[in-house]
Amino acid sequence: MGLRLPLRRSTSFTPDHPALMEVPSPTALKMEANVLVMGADNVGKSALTVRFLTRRFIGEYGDMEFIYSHSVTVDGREILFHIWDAPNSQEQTEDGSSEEKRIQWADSFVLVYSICDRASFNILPLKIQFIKAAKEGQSQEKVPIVIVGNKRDLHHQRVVSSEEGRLLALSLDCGFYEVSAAEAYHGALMVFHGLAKRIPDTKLALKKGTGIRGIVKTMSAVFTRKRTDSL
Ligand SMILES: Nc1nc2c(ncn2[C@@H]2O[C@H](COP(=O)(O)OP(=O)(O)OP(=O)(O)O)[C@@H](O)[C@H]2O)c(=O)[nH]1
Repeated sequence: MGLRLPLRRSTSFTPDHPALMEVPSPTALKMEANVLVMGADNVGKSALTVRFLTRRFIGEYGDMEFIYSHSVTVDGREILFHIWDAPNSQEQTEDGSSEEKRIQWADSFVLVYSICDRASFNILPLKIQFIKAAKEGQSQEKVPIVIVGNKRDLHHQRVVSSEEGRLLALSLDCGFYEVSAAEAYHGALMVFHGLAKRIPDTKLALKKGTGIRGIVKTMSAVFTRKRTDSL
């Protein structure tokens, strides 16, 4: 079975949310990139994603899986991110997606760990090697990846130092940020801006924006094509 668009929806984050209404004008030309947010369970992947999209932190996110679309303007480029906040799973899930297929879908990656959870940090090198092996075979360009140490507000429970995070990122040629999705919007913004800066123009698809319907159609097209390819 191929890759399918996640269908589950949160009542808290319907497309009516003002932040999700920031969509391209009907005629604007947009660059687009697919971002996969990965990491161990409970590290704050949804909190970070939702913070970036809505500026809000709601505490509990449930067992939800979405692809969100959101524009950022960085260095004069307006990029429409399609952000997949994915569960930590090697297995194929009931909606037919596996981590490998999600990696194929993505152009760029946000790898999240919790500064209070050593195991969530330790799994990152292997995950990043896996991503690089999968993506760098396709092109000689560097894969845009940022590593994020989340839950910075819980400093009394810290078990991974900032230095360790920074060194890991340096050794794997990734960006690095330490943030608290719970405490501030700024950190989440920096993460996605930092990622945008690492994406070369050649990795961005130039698409004609047609509002939220167009985005959904575009994503459906991607998934339909992948599904067909994998049959
Ligand atoms: N103190 C603190 N708690 C956080 C922070 N970010 C997330 N949390 C909490 O950590 C828990 C997990 O957050 P989620 O965003 O659901 O984490 P996730 O990685 O998406 O979790 P999975 O659904 O298991 O993949 C929730 O109780 C959040 O409220 C943070 O920066 N600081």
